Amino acid sequence: MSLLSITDLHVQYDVPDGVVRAVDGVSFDIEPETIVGVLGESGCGKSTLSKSIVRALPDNGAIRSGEIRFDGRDLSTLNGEAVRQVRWDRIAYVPQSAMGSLDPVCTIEEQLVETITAHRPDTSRRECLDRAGEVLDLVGISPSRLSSYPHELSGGMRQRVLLAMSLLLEPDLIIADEPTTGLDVLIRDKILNDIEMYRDEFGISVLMVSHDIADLVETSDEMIVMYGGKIVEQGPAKTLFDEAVHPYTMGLRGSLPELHDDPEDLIEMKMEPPDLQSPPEGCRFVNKCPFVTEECTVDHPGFVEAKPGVESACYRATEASALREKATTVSWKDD
Ligand SMILES: Nc1ncnc2c1ncn2[C@@H]1O[C@H](COP(=O)(O)OP(=O)(O)OP(=O)(O)O)[C@@H](O)[C@H]1O
Repeated sequence: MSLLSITDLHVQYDVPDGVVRAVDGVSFDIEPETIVGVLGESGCGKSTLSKSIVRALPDNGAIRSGEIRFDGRDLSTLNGEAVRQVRWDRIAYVPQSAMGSLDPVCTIEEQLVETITAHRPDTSRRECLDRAGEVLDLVGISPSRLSSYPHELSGGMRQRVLLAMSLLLEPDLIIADEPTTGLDVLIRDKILNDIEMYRDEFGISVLMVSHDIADLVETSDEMIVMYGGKIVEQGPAKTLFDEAVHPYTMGLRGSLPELHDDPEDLIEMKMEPPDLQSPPEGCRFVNKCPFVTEECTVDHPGFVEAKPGVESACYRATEASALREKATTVSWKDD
């Protein structure tokens, strides 16, 4: 049985002149001991999706329909107290900004101990301190840092403290939103290794959100590619990277400079997401796709399994290998 199963999830934000359809009919499963990467450019709905799972949406955001099934319960319908029990204990959420998520006036020790006692009030102070030191040690930070305040740590250390915090209660699932963004390459590698360790040594599944295809492919077992609030492609991460079926995934891969010796082969995509208040008719990617056909303008395509285990929402999925050949010779800009 899947650890988490999301079915036809719709999440919207109310804004003064309408609604933003940030997550629009998303379905996927997370299996135990699996790292699932969620890939997409800024504004495609990745954070909204992860916040919906732990019910941490801002006040103007709401789950309009769909199911988020975890351990036999639909998280989308749980009340506040029931959600609090699941959050941290079973599903830990590591938000995007480490500085904004740590309390600047409390030491790391106070924050780690408080997280434990809020969920396990019977834990003794000694046990809390031992566990706090243990999780810091696991992410490569000396337990002597327990007495530090967040501003006394580097950005990379703060991010690792948050990841350590997510381990405190031994959850089944960790959701990490852009855990490596803005960090130097050594810290990034350390964090990606740690995420693999969570899966391999503790059997924890991880939903890792990123706009960086290289980070996700290095670490993830499965990958979900989002564009304009929808999943456009999902499947084994390495297969999607090497043999992308959806043109958007092809474009993301093709825009990685490190993969191309010849700059002529680089794909330059105009990085501007569609307006999710009035998304395009038809496929969400229609205005950017160089391979667009008449039917792409009418309806968003359903998923087809163009290769084993890969589901792609593209009318031209069966032509993917021919399109990949042409990908560097066509224009990816929509202006
Ligand atoms: N509180 C909000 N009110 C209105 N619209 C919002 C709100 N939060 C996000 N949005 C909109 O919802 C859409 C999805 O945003 P979301 O933050 O989920 O995307 P993302 O892929 O995580 O991007 P980023 O990495 O930049 O956060 C965007 O159009 C965004 O402008």
